[in-house]
Amino acid sequence: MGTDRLGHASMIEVHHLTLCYRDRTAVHALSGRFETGSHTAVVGPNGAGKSTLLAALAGIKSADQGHVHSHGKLAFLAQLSTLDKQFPLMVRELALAGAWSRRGAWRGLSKQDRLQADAALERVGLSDFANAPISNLSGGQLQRARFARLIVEDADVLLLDEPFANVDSTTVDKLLEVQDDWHRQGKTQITVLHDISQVRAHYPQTLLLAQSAIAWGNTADVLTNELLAEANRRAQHWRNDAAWCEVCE
Ligand SMILES: Nc1ncnc2c1ncn2[C@@H]1O[C@H](COP(=O)(O)OP(=O)(O)OP(=O)(O)O)[C@@H](O)[C@H]1O
Repeated sequence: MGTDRLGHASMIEVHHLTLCYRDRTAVHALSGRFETGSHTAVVGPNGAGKSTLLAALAGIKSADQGHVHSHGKLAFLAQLSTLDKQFPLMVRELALAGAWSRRGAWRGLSKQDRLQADAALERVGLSDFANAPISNLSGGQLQRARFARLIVEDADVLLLDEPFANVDSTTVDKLLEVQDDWHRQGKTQITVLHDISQVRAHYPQTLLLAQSAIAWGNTADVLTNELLAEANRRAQHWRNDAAWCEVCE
């Protein structure tokens, strides 16, 4: 098992992982490893099981068969659409929530935590909004604030579900820079994405998923026209033929 620059192992391994919703197969018999410091995009057609896989890696959804082993502290960024913007919270408090996650809610916040939250808001270009309620933010600004929270949380493994959906290109560029920082720091990142050209440009590893792995490895080897077409063929098959996995039946 590899370690990061500080000697920490922060990898996730899945072994024969199958995930179901009643009789519907979402992920079938997936095996492989997200190595320490890897920066992996998870791509595939709609309904391929990407969000379900991330939920299982985050420990939110349990395995119907097989297992997930993780090492290191995890942080999970759910899709933006799952967040209630009307929740009464200031932008700085949202960033500071990363310190609660890191240290536990029973410990008080320190001056250092507040400085880190302000530095994180500056990193994502949101300093001017620190004292605004999150309900005042646009979708892209809210995503910047959620990244600030992740910066403060400082987890070893980051799981991000479609972080750039409905986010403009300026914000995407800023958040990709933050992901590059995390990559340089040796964090392990697993990101669900739809934009194949973005994946080719920024993510060294890719898991191409269509219920099971079509391919998993270096992005250039995985994102070939042939393998992408195979993923789409697989999607056509499961749309015609709902349940086929013996575990989920
Ligand atoms: N809560 C749920 N209850 C029942 N079925 C679900 C649930 N969530 C997802 N599914 C089903 O599981 C399969 C995988 O869904 P999932 O959301 O993981 O796919 P995805 O690859 O993330 O798709 P997309 O690209 O459209 O976001 C789909 O067939 C979907 O209909």
